[in-house]
Amino acid sequence: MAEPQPQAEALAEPARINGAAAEATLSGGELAWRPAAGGGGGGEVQERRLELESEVLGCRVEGRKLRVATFSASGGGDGERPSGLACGGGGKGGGGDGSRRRGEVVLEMESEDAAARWGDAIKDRLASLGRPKRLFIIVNPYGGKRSGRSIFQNEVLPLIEAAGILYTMQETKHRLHAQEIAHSLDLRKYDGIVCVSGDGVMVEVVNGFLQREDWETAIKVPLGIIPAGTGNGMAQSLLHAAGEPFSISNAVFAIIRGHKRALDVTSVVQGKTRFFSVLMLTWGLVADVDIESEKYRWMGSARLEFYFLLRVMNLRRYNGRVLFVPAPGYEQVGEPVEQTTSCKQNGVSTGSQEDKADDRNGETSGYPGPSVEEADLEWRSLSGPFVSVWLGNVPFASEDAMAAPKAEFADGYLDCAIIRDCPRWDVLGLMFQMKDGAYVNSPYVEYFKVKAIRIEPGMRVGSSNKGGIVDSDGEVIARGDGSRAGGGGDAEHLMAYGPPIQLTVDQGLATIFSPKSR
Ligand SMILES: Nc1ncnc2c1ncn2[C@@H]1O[C@H](COP(=O)(O)OP(=O)(O)OP(=O)(O)O)[C@@H](O)[C@H]1O
Repeated sequence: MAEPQPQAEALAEPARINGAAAEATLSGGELAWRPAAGGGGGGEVQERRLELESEVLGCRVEGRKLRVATFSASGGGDGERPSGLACGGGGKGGGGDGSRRRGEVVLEMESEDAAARWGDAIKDRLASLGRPKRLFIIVNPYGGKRSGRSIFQNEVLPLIEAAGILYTMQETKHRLHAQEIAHSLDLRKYDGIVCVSGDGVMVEVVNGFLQREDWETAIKVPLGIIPAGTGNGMAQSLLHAAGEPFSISNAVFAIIRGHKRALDVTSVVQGKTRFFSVLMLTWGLVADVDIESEKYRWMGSARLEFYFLLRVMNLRRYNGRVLFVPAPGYEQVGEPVEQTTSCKQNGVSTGSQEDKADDRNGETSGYPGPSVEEADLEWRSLSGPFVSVWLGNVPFASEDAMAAPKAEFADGYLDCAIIRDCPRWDVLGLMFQMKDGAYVNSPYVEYFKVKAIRIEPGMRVGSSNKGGIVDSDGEVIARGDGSRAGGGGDAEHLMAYGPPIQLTVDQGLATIFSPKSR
């Protein structure tokens, strides 16, 4: 990210703050003021400094008044911070618990000209930081607790407006609407696409981008996520990685600051059906709990714990197999696989030419998915029965479940946490170690990284016709209950339960706004 231009002239002029005489300076990336020599005037003024990059939203000029909108650590009065407090470069801004709040500092300059000059200088410095100027904001009024609209109005808009960002907002009207928007939007008009939603809508945007003819440019448009869903795994992963507390305003401020990171995209393929995922895929216990507990929604968030307990009492194991290409360092996991069982021969393509024409909506343009040279890959396998197969692209699957603690945003690998044989009460114990990811240290969890993985989901142990659920980024993609599949039309699910489903990772294909690490 661009730093404030070194040649930017430093300013130092008299100003009044709270009616008291002060000396204000704008130097490099910092606005500061201290009591003027000799004092004078009504109130008192304390020495203060504000780092523009990490504490200032924007500013506006009203006559002789320069109004600086701040978003900084609590404890500093009206958004200002006493100069004695720590000022980490791009960090949290010095608050004990790291939480920030909005404030305003009003500097009354000696003339309107001076105020205008200072206003321009601050705006120039903020502009040089690479912050977005125009955003397209997609709001899902339906996700989570149906609060997307009020989150946008009350928590997003005030910050975006104070930062002087121009925006276009559109609410989603139905499922896959966000995908349609991302597919047809004139992306040249925007510096980023922000989703006020759960993870599902953001995944739709990624799929919409990758269905475009200009997918190569589209997928580089920065995505932003403001948590307003049930599953907010991406927002939590980004904030946690930067040492920031989970909050809507911290997520908004990360977008305003404009810092970005690359994000792996996983191509999920079955035969000629393909879609793209950025969060996770689960099969077995976790998917069963997530999806089947829907019928206990009236219980609120307790439904997950309740249904988990129910499932543990009556633990299901699924037959099947997973085949994978291990990441370096994990070559010893599982058993080697004969080349004759390569993916191609089992009917799954990894993106070879004849399959490149098809995707979720039967589009003929768009990203064909990664090409993988089968001959170069050393596949290994693990055989069932499985209690749970959990694949994560980022650490958090939801706000309070760290499914893949070692996952990195753009390492080019998926993290796998697999439970096979595990006594039922140990499964229960694992649940209590989910919040901080400690469950992966259990001897019952096989944790490793892969470049590609193929799941061959089988029937429940003891049943000849009951399969499980395969869930990707919160959507059921296959269900082993005989319901129909077919990749579009009126089919109930995108894919069939049983035939292999293959995931291949594209390293750092997408770009996402991300809080700056401390
Ligand atoms: N207006 C709408 N009516 C119905 N569904 C919608 C609407 N807008 C979006 N959706 C769908 O809502 C689903 C969930 O959206 P989102 O990602 O915001 O939340 P979530 O946390 O993943 O899920 P949820 O909160 O619904 O459990 C997506 O599949 C999306 O297509």
